[in-house]
Amino acid sequence: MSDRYTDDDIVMSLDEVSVHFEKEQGLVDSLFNDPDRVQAVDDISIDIEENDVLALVGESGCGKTTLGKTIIGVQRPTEGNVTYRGQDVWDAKDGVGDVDIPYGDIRKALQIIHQDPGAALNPNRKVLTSLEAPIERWKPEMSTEDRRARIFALLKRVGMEPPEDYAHRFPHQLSGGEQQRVALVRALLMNPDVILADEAVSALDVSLRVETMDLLLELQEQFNTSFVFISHTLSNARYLAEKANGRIGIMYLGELVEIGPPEEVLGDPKHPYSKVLRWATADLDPSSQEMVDPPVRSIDIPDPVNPPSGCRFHTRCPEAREVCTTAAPELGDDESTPGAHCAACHRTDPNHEYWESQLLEGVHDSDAVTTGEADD
Ligand SMILES: Nc1ncnc2c1ncn2[C@@H]1O[C@H](COP(=O)(O)OP(=O)(O)OP(=O)(O)O)[C@@H](O)[C@H]1O
Repeated sequence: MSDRYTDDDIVMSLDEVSVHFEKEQGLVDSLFNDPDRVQAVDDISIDIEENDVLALVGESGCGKTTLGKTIIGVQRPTEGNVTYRGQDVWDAKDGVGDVDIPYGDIRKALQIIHQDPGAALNPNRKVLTSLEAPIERWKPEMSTEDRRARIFALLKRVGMEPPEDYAHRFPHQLSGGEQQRVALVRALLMNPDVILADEAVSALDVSLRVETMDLLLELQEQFNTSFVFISHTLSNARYLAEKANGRIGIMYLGELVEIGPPEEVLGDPKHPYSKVLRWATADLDPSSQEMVDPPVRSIDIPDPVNPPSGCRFHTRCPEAREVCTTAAPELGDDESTPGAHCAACHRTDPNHEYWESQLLEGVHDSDAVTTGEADD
C-alpha cells in the first residue's frame, strides 16, 4: 500500500507529542481534588522511515509502551501530532478536514505483536480461524482459496511446517515460540508498514530469543516493514538494532533522552542515564565489573505524576549542577533524523552555562581538569 499515497520515505511522524493519563482516584478524592496526571510521554518528536528499526529501552514505567502505541496510532496523544505518510492519524479517525488516507487503511498499515502471544490468541479458535478473521474483515473480496494460500505460505515462512497441520491446532497445542510466530503471521498478513513488537521476545526461553529475533529481522527485510521494538533489556535492543543497522532510543520518565546508532549510543553514551543502563548490562560495559555501585546518586525513580523540574534525571545524575534543576535540556534538532546521535544533556554543549554552574550537593567534580570543555 506504501506507493499509493506518497513517495516520501517517512512513514510515521510524531511532532512534539505528549500523552498524559489521569490517575484513577477514589470517590472521596474525586469530589474534592483534581485528578493527578501521569506524564507517560512528554514532548517527543520522532520519524519512522521505510525499513526503519527503532529499539526503545528504559526502566519499567518510563513510557515505552505508551510511546510505541502512539507511534502505531493506537494511543491518542494529549498534545502534538501523529501523521502516517502526511495524514494526521487522529483527524482521519475523527473525520476532521480533508482525509486523504482513510483510518481503516492506516490501522491495517500499523500492527502490534504483544509480549504474551497466548493472551492475544483466542483459546477457543483454531489458528486458521484466528488468521482468517482479519483478512475477511480487511479484504472481504479475497477468495477462501487465496486467503488460505496466503496464510499457509506465511506459516511456512516462519518455519511452521507443514502449515496445514499448524493451522488446524488450537493455541494450547502450540509452544510459546510457536504462538509468537502465529502472532507475527497475523501482523504480517496485512503487509504492514510498521510493526510494534512490545517485549515480543521476553516471555520466550533464552534459547529461543535469539532465534526469534533473527526471524523478526529476516522478515523485516523481506517484507520491507519497519519495526519498533520495546525492550527493557539493553542486550536485546542492541542485538536487534545492530543487526538491522537501526537505532536505539533511551527513555527516562516519559522523555526520549538519547537516540542514535547502537554502536554510538552504547559505545559512547552521552546521557548519564544511558551510562547507568550500560552499567547494568555487564556484557556491554566491562568496567561495570569493577564498579560495584551504579553511576547514580540515588536509585529511587521519581514519580511520573510529579517529575523533577529542569532535567528530569537531575535528582539521580552524578554530574548534575544547579542549572540542571531549572533548565530542561533538549534532544537536539536532529532527533527525528535516522542516523543522528543526540542526547538531551547540557554536557553535550561545550558552551552551555552548565560548565559555569555550581555542582549540586553530593556531586563530585569529575570534570575538575576539564571544566569549561565538554568531555564528549
Ligand atoms: N491507561 C493508563 N492510565 C493511567 N496511567 C497509565 C496508563 N497507561 C500507562 N500509564 C502510566 O504511564 C506510565 C508509563 O507506562 P508505560 O506502560 O508506557 O511504561 P513502560 O516503560 O512501557 O513500562 P513497562 O516496561 O513496565 O511496560 C506509567 O507510570 C504507567 O503507570
